[in-house]
Amino acid sequence: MDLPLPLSEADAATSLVMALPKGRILSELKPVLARVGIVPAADFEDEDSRRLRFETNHAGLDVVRVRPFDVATFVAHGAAHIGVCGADVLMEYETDQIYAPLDLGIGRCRISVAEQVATAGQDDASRWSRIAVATKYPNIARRHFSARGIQAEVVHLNGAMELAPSLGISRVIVDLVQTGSTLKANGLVETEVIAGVTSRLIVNRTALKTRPEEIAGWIARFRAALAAA
Ligand SMILES: Nc1ncnc2c1ncn2[C@@H]1O[C@H](COP(=O)(O)OP(=O)(O)OP(=O)(O)O)[C@@H](O)[C@H]1O
Ligand SMILES: O=P(O)(O)OC[C@H]1O[C@H](OP(=O)(O)OP(=O)(O)O)[C@H](O)[C@@H]1O
Repeated sequence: MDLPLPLSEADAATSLVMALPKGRILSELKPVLARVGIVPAADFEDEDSRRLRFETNHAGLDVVRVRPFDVATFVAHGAAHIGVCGADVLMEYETDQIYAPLDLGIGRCRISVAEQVATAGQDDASRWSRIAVATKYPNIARRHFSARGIQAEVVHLNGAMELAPSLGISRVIVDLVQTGSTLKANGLVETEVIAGVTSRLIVNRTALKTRPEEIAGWIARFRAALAAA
């Protein structure tokens, strides 16, 4: 596919910045980027490289490699014009500055509630008025329980929340589940699915207005790459 990427003279002065998440999404994203025709500078592949911003084979496009949650922050602030992040991050971040036009169908998992096998089903969850929840997703957890009339007392962890119930700091966790093996290995069971998760192409809303042709060009390229897959 060879869709045109119109670049006005004014736009050509500054490169468009695309924020990409380090970690597991990036490994699934690489074949998509290849189909889209984006080839970052060689040291982008080098895990030991300390560089964070890389030119690409397109003169008007640079990529930055950041933590998954920070993709949303960079794009919401307009520091990056376009990016890729999980729907979990968008649900947690809650901003109207980000437009998410395309589901890339990668990074597929779900965000769920889980608790210890030993306590699951022991009491009637519909009668809870408060619940201690360990999670990296405080907003998602509060919204989910609040919709059921339950106040979530959130213990904010950045990882290893599967430890929290057995160590006594929460009754339940809210976390991502894919195969379920992490839950199983830690004596937990999934009790509710909050939402399905895939990775999305995201765009800063202001950039959509100020650089419409370039942004639309990249969205069209990603869309065509997905259709051809
Ligand atoms: N088990 C999983 N299966 C599929 N996708 C996942 C899974 N876990 C996470 N993801 C997706 O990948 C994204 C990034 O997860 P990853 O584990 O690479 O980063 P992280 O370790 O959570 O980030 P950080 O380095 O900031 O702690 C998540 O936001 C989600 O969309
Ligand atoms: O259902 P599973 O296939 O076991 O996947 C779920 C695990 O994947 C994610 O962790 P990740 O591997 O990203 O580690 P981290 O949260 O410590 O970064 C998530 O936080 C779970 O722990």
